[in-house]
Amino acid sequence: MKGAAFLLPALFRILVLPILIVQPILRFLPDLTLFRLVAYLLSFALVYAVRGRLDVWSTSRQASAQGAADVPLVNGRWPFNLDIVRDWAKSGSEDEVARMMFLLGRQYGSTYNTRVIGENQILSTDPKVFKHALVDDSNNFVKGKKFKDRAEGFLGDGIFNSDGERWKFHRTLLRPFFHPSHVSHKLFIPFIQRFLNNLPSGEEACDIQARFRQLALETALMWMTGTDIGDPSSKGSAEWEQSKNDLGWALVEAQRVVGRRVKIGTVWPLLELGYDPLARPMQVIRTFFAPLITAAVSRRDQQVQDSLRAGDEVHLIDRLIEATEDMKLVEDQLINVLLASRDTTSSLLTFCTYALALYPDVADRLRGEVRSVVIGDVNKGAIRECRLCRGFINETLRLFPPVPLNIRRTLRPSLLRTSAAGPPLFMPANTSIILAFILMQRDQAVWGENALDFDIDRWLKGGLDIKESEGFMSWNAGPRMCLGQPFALTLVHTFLILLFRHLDSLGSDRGENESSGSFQLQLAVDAQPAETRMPESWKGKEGDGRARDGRDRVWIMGDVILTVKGGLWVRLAQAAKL
Ligand code: HEM
Repeated sequence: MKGAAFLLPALFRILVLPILIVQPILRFLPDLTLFRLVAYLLSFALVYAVRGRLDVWSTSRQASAQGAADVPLVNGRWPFNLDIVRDWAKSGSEDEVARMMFLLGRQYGSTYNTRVIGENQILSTDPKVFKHALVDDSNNFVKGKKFKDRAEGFLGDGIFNSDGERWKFHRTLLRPFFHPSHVSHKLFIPFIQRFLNNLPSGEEACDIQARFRQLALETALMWMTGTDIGDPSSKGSAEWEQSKNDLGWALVEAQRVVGRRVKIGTVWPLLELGYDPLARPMQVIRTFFAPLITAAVSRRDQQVQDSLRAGDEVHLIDRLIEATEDMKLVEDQLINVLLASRDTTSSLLTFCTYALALYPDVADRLRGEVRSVVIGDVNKGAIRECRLCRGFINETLRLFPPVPLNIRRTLRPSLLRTSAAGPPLFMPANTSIILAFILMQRDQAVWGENALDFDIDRWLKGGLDIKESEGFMSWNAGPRMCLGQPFALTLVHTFLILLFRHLDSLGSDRGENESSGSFQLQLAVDAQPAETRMPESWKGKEGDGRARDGRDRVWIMGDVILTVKGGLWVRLAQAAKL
């Protein structure tokens, strides 16, 4: 049975252990069914409470033996902190989660233990704790067997789903291919151009977030496999064409299933008895990749060697086929890299567009830079010279990190060094920690008083390549830092350059004159589905962590990836001149 390794011991602890404990006491009670039933039910609560107390006591003892302090324990309003579980489950919105963590943080400091239903759950917004977990003690802070168990049907044995030696093997296999020399802006230009040409202009609004998902899928697949899924002239079998159309859905669905298993916890297999919700999405994904893998195998050796000699582009799939005979491994790696790239890149493009629309003065500065620096064809040197654009991308990543939270689990106990004075905090073995990148990167203690302001100049003063120890971890940090950074940065830089050129060309096509301004990206909140508009009450300065204290204009959500609820609706329209 799926998930049995964790489910069966948990069922024993929950259902069988209380009976064993209550049995000797029952002997002294009258032989009434009702009595027995009540005693049995009470024994659940008793066993739970006693185990919880013992656990807290033994953790405290271990902490003081090592000269450390306990991680502050949240005292919820309901028994077993059930109100915290309820709030987590209810808060589908990033702003709600942020608000909840912000309020807890104000009460308990930057690292605290929500300990829900007897299980330690540590949350942190402290960059020193992040560095400890991701860099200094990274071998001890792993993804863990529980996550692997829940994600295996989707991610198999890929880089995202492995730890230790197996992860090292994957990382060594993939790393060379992610080198900047294998990522060229030339690959992206036709896709971005096609994307821009299809955008409406003038009064018509569009959901650009949905379009970015497709752009991110197309560019990732071209880089990985050399296939252009947006090209109507490249046709496969009817089955393959169907899988191509359903691929976006299948990725979202598979992620949703794994996300739900993570939220439900150990008992997830009980909710999937008799059916496998991953079967359909995985069938789509496998049907899509199968002919691409077969084609890569048949051109193995000869073509890759020829291409390398000729200096042509080689795709990730060819490298993988060259490196291993194990086709399941090739498929797993392709799925993992596609997952890693699609939603993150589309999230960054979405929030860059949002920031351009929200801050037209910043957009004007970037546009000026592109006009003066990128003369003629786009090239790597010019991209490097666009320092304002780089500061802008960094600032977008800081305030709107595509991966808002990261989770790790300890193998052994660890002493967390924190930013506060005093002893380290004791983190027990087999305990999860949520690293809230999004809150840390908006924290005034880390980024100063104007932490919530969108200020690209902080990057020009502070250095564009600010390191993770300084409070910027949108790419993760340490040995598991994102491999796809050169890919995503090249794509977004190229997009910004081509976008400004496109806006300029729209202006010249329509003959900009004195009474009308140039074409700009504008937020089209009026086009947004009504139920997904940001609540009016968030617009004021509330100081509770939501909507960046009233600075935002859209409803930001983040289950696994940061997105805009209901899509990001924009217009490419002329700004009225004052
Ligand atoms: C804005 C875009 C992106 C952001 C913000 C981002 C962020 C991240 C983060 C936070 C992680 C760590 C995840 C974890 O620990 O569970 C990660 C890992 C990874 N990313 Fe990205 N990513 C982006 C784009 C990409 C792209 C485009 C690719 C591939 C083309 C990619 C490939 C990977 C891979 C392979 C890993 C796993 C590294 C490992 O476990 O050793 N990423 N990324």
